[in-house]
Amino acid sequence: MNTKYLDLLAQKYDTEEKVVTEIINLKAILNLPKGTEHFVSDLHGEYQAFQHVLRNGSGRVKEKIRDIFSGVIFEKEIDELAALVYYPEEKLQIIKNDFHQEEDLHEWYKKTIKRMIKLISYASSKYTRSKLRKALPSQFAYIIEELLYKTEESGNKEQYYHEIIEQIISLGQADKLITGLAYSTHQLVVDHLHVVGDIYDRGPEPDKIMEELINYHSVDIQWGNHDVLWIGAFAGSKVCLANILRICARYDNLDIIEDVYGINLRPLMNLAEKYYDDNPAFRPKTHADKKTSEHELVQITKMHQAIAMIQFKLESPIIKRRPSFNMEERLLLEKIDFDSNEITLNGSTYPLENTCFATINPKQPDMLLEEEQQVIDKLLFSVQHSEKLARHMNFLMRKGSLYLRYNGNLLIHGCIPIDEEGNMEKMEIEGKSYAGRELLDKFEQFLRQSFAHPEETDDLATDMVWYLWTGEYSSLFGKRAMTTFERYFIKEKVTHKEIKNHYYHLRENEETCEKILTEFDLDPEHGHIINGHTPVKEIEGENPIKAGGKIIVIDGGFSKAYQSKTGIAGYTLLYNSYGMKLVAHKHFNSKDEVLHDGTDVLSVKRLVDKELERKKVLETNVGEVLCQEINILKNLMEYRYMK
Ligand SMILES: O=P(O)(O)OC[C@H]1O[C@](O)(COP(=O)(O)O)[C@@H](O)[C@@H]1O
Ligand SMILES: [Mn+2]
Repeated sequence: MNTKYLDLLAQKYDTEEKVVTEIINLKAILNLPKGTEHFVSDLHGEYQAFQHVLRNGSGRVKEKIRDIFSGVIFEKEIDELAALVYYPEEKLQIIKNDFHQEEDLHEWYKKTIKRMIKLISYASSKYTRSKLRKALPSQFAYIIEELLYKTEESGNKEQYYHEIIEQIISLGQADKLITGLAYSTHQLVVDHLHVVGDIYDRGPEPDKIMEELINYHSVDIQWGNHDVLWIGAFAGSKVCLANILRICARYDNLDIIEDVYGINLRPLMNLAEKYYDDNPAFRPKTHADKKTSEHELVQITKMHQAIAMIQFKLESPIIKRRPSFNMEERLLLEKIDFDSNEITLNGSTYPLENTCFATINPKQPDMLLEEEQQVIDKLLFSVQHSEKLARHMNFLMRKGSLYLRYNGNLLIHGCIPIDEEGNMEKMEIEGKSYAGRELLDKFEQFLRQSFAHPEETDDLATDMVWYLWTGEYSSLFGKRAMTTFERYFIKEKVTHKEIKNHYYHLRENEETCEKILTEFDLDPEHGHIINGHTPVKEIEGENPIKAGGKIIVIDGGFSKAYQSKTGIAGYTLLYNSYGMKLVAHKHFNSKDEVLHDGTDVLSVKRLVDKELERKKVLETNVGEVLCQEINILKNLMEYRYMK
């Protein structure tokens, strides 16, 4: 090993004792049970429901409370303690309003602090003291540690412990301590979070999800097709930008663009007012809890059409300059007969309805009007100069990837494109053929390149981000074509069908899953594929656990817009040292309900995989890194101190 490197390391470990202590410490950690991983996917802007799942740790918080207090305190108190741990600030307010006597509140504080300390102690039992310390609220870390490590046996210090709690309460620090303890508990019940794609679109608050993730203690993201659409817009793809605006208009979410990310929509609105009218096909989907006036709805309907038409026009030159995308059949504007208002697709002619072609020149249907060009250019400028969006997109890039190999499992949002025999589909890019893992690596390379060059708007890397949104061999989409145009303008449902890649039915077979795991250099016998993207229709009896447990699809539909199809409000997956558990969440009504009734949205748990022996840190990705560190430290030991 390079001695310069070891000399540098010796500055940190400048005594033999320091090296020895660290080696012992790391070796010991390897033997602790592995931390709990929490998997979520397809959040689609549903911040409230997501926040709840994070705070209750998909049921882990209540489970721990039950383990300690079942049969010791009333069921109602268990619910109340759980609600306090989930939402400490709000629950404290409610509780304090209920007390009229100072002494009663004092007693409640005493009782509650003791219970929460017990909970922390139990939840941290599989971690080192140092890890626990990092999870504690820093201003109270010392005091909490004193309370945590007290030994009851002698009783000598009873008065001392009692006094600590008394002082916290009388010095007015109880609320802060309780709140801090609650947040520490969240951190201890879940060690690491995986977001298997689709944070953005359809729901109203993706920005708040991003903020929550930015502040989360340990997280990685596997990009979804909707996430790369936002990345693409920020990276300079005008067609991606048109798509995100179209989807925001469609779901009555333009305030995300305007109020949250500060992007000026006036140019689009002016264009929309000039060329478009009300149109039933473009009326936004309304939210039950949002009151948009009729006047605004009409305004959004017009903008929806204006941006959709810009999108369709922008697709055409990309399809033409990228034959390897194999998307010529999507040159739809050229297939329209503007006199008869019909379109011919695969030999069949269909009438068009609800059309809005005022800006189209039939001789050159994909040509943007000067005004349209200006609008999209201004929007792009505005998007690329939004400080908040820049922060969110940078975070997505830093924590995200197209796929992740983690603790033996393969995490992907969409699919691995395969043919009918289960072989990896090939795609030719710049004269070279790519398939499987290599293809995904190539896609990711393009995405990163595009992000690094926001000034490039028409290069292959930028076009490729759009391909990831909608291309046949995109691992995020994986359907033959996205039939957006047909869904707006053609009544015949046959034209709306989006033909799925073979992956989506072949993944039911163990053999296919094993082949894919092998392609990603993972153990096919023990590994799993963790998948999002396609809503699991529990209503129709679909099982999210497929291929004998080799693959788990966790898109149960956080998205309110999709819950009538799925019948539930999302799946999440937990993987701790004992194995995997799938949690189905019932419809999440509101935080208020949880705060007042203590009700929870959780339901069934299905055991996916039971480890015969408890899995240790040694067998994880983190363990691998620790082993490397131990080896380096051993080298240092020999080089420096064992001469
Ligand atoms: O429900 P909407 O808004 O019409 O969206 C439908 C479109 O969304 C997609 O399903 C992609 O989004 P998902 O990743 O959420 O599936 C397209 O395949 C489809 O055309
Ligand atoms: Mn998706």
